[in-house]
Amino acid sequence: MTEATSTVRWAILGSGAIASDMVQILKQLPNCEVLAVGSRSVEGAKRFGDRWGIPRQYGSYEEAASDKDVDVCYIATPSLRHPQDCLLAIKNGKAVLCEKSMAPNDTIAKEIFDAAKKANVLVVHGVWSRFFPAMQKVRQIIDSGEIGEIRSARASFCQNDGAGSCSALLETGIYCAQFLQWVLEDKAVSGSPIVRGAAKTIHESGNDEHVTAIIEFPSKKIGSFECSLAHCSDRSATIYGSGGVIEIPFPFWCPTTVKVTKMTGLGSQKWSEPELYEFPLPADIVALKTEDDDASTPGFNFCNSQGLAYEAAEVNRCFREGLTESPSFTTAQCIDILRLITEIGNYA
Ligand SMILES: NC(=O)C1=CN([C@@H]2O[C@H](COP(=O)(O)OP(=O)(O)OC[C@H]3O[C@@H](n4cnc5c(N)ncnc54)[C@H](OP(=O)(O)O)[C@@H]3O)[C@@H](O)[C@H]2O)C=CC1
Ligand SMILES: O=C1OC[C@@H](O)[C@H](O)[C@H]1O
Repeated sequence: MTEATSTVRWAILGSGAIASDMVQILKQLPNCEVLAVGSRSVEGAKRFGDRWGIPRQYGSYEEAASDKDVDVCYIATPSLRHPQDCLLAIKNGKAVLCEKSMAPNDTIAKEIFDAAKKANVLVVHGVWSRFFPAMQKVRQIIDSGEIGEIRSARASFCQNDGAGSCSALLETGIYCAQFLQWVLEDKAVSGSPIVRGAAKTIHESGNDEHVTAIIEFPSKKIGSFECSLAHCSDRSATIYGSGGVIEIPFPFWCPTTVKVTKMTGLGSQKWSEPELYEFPLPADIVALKTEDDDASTPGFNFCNSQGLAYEAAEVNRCFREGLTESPSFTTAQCIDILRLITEIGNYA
C-alpha cells in the first residue's frame, strides 16, 4: 500500500475531447499530477501538453506508457484501440483507467483483466456512472424496499451523434447495460442475464447504429434498453417496483437527480407527491481556462464532466491502496456487462 497522501502521477494516452475534460479534473484533485501525455505525433503531444501544462510530452503512446515515473495511464483513444492501449500500459506495469468501452466483447475484456492480474496492476473500466453519488442513492432506495419489490427497469440513450463512426452498443448502450446491471442484479441469486429479444439496424460502415433489447435477469427481473447514434431519445432511465417508481432523468449516465414516486397503498390509485433528491456536481471542480482561451472556448466538452472526478478519485484511492480492481466496479461486473453487450449484439 502507498501512503494515503502520496501523489499519483498520470499519463494521458490520446489528446482528444474527453482527454481535455479529464485533464482538467485530474489537475484539481488532491495529491494528483498529470505528468505526461502520449500522442500519435510530437505536435499533438506538444499542443495538448502546452495547453494543459503537462511537463512530459511524448510523440508516441509507448513512450508515455513506459515513463518510469508514471503510475496510471488514462486511455482516451478511440474505442477500437482500447485493448491494445490497455495492454501496452499493463505491459509497462502501469495502472489503467480505460475509457468506455474497454473492449468490443467480453472475451477481449477478460484478456485485458487477465494480463492485469498477472502484472498485479489496477484496471478500471471508465463507465463513470458507477461512481456518481446519485447512483449510490438509487441503490439505497432499492435496498430499503421503499418502492417495494423491483420488477423491471429501462434505460434509453439515443443521440444523433456520428452513426457509423462506432457501435451504438459500445458507445451509449454500455451505459444502459451498466444501469440495468446496477439496479436488477441480485447478489443472492446466481446466474447470468439472458437476452430474450433484440433488434438492431446496421450502418453501411458495418457498425450497429440502433439497438433495442429485452433482458431477463436471474431473479426474473426484466430490463429493457434502447441505444442509438442515429436518432434521439430522452436519455433517461426508470426503475419500476411493486410500490413505486424511481426516475433518473437526463443525463441518466452521469446523474445528479433522482425522483421517487410511491403508491400510497396497495389497490389504491393514490400516489405520493414525487420526492426529489439532488446531488450537485462537485462544486470545487471547475472548467479551467488557459491563457489562449477566450470567452467562446468551451470549458468541458461533455455533459457533467465535473463528475469524472468521482471515478478519478476512486482510481487514485485504489492505486494508493494497492488494489487491482475497484470494489465499486469489479472485474466480474465489467465482464458481465460486456458479455451482455456481446450477447445482445449476437442475438439481434
Ligand atoms: N466518459 C465520457 O463521458 C466520454 C467518453 N468517451 C470515450 O472516450 C474515447 C475517446 O473519445 P473522444 O475524446 O470523444 O475522441 P477524440 O476523437 O476527440 O479523441 C481521441 C484521440 O485518440 C487519438 N487517436 C488514436 N488513434 C486515432 C484514430 N485512428 N483516429 C482518431 N484519433 C485517434 C487522438 O489523439 P492523438 O492524436 O494525440 O494520438 C485523438 O485525439 C472513446 O472511447 C469514447 O467512447 C467520449 C466522450 C465522453
Ligand atoms: O461517454 C459519453 O459518450 C457519449 C457522450 O455524448 C456522452 O456525453 C459521454 O458521456
